[in-house]
Amino acid sequence: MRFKQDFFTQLPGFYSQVQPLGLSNPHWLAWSQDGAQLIGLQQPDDNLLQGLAGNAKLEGARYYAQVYSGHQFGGYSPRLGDGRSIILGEAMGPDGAWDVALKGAGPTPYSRQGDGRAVMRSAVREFLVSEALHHLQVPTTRALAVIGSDLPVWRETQESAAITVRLARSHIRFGHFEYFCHSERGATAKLTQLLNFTLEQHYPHLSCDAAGYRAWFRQVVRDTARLVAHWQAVGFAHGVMNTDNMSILGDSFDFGPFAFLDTFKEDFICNHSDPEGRYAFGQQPGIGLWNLQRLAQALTPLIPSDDLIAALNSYQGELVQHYLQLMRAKLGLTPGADNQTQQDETDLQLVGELTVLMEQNQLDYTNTWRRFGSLDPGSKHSSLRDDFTHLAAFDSWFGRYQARLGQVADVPRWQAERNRVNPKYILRNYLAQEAIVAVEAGDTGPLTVLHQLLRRPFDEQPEHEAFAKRPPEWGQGLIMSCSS
Ligand SMILES: Nc1ncnc2c1ncn2[C@@H]1O[C@H](COP(=O)(O)OP(=O)(O)OP(=O)(O)O)[C@@H](O)[C@H]1O
Ligand SMILES: [Mg+2]
Repeated sequence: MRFKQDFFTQLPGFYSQVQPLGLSNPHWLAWSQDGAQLIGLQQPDDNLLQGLAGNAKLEGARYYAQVYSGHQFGGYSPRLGDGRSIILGEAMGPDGAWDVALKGAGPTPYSRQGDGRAVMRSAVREFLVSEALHHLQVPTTRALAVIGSDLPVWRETQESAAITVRLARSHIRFGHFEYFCHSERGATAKLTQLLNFTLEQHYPHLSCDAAGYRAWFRQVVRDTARLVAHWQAVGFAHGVMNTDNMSILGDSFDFGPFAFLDTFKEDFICNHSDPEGRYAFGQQPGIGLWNLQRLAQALTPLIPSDDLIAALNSYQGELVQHYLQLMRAKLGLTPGADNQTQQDETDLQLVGELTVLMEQNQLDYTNTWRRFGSLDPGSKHSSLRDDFTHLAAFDSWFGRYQARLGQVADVPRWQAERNRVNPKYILRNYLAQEAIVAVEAGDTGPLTVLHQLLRRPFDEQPEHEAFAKRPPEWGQGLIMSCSS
């Protein structure tokens, strides 16, 4: 790995240097060749294993934990920081640099009561979902590997410690800005320094002045809106949308109790610690805006309020337009040339009615969409229709859909296009769970198979047909806790 150390050298005072404690008997549980390519690595080897486990120093690496704060479940926590994640620096790859972080590498000055560790099951879930979201074309942090160990850690019971090696275009979160606005008194100079660093590193087309700041915040709003639209389209519930888990670049970030929807349910809650459903699936668009408002507040020393408000006002439109674009592709609709507003409304209504029907008929979100890939759009009969129990309601919807769709000239091609946007395979919680149980029993085979499967979510993989099934009874509505 070849590191540059821009954050470390340019932003002293924004982190603490730390010493990883290391892991006993480290071993590879998972390895992503896609992740390796991003930072110019070839194969896993023992030096790398010991380095990433924190047992040996990696050449060129620094070891530091960043400071940030954040709004957690609506309340402000004035000082969080990397309590269990140690950053080694930015590793240079063929298409840019990636922060390398060891999540679960031991305590830091920000660990508070925590042990600085991550348990194997949460490390495996983070690894799998990072790679799965990427291959679904959703912006996300990536993963290089999971390293298992003999080290015992205590949660509800004794478990073993592991590290996810995370790759991120940046680890800067909304919470970084909140920290230097609210928690460090009189830190406007630092806030400016942080913003200028962010611009220079990630928005080189923007200047570090009032116009650049304004354009930048507009882009953060846009990227966040598009990210949340994508989550809604693919049926992904993040579970802990605290502002310290919001990447400034609009990448999916920090995976704990997340879930992909099985049966569609608008108010689905995946987080055991969220009984009121603040972060329920259907709440995500509103929470995205709420989080941006907290970020805007932290930026008031640098950007005029009117500019911040104007940017925030663009959130809903950006989100709806992106969502509409993704959902039209799923349905096979193309936007017409005239009366856009009217057509947007009609199409949104078609999408909304279909998801209501899915909920009423208790249908699987992913599998229902996948049916469009074998649909003859000119016929009234289909395997899609066969899934529904409320047939009259479905027929009424389908008639309006057919009218809107019009004549499809090349049906096989239209179907193939649907299969390129409606995935067959997603990371269902029960699949992750099965892989984790196998790892606990000493077998990483199922984890490797699942990882490879999720690299091609849109392809038919007949040998893995079973992975596209709805969960068995034990795996329905699995709710994860935050304890990880
Ligand atoms: N086991 C732990 N030991 C020490 N600190 C922890 C532990 N678990 C969580 N924290 C800290 O609690 C805060 C909130 O945790 P959260 O679960 O959002 O983040 P995380 O999953 O640990 O890390 P990241 O956001 O980097 O993916 C963070 O400051 C985090 O570092
Ligand atoms: Mg976090």
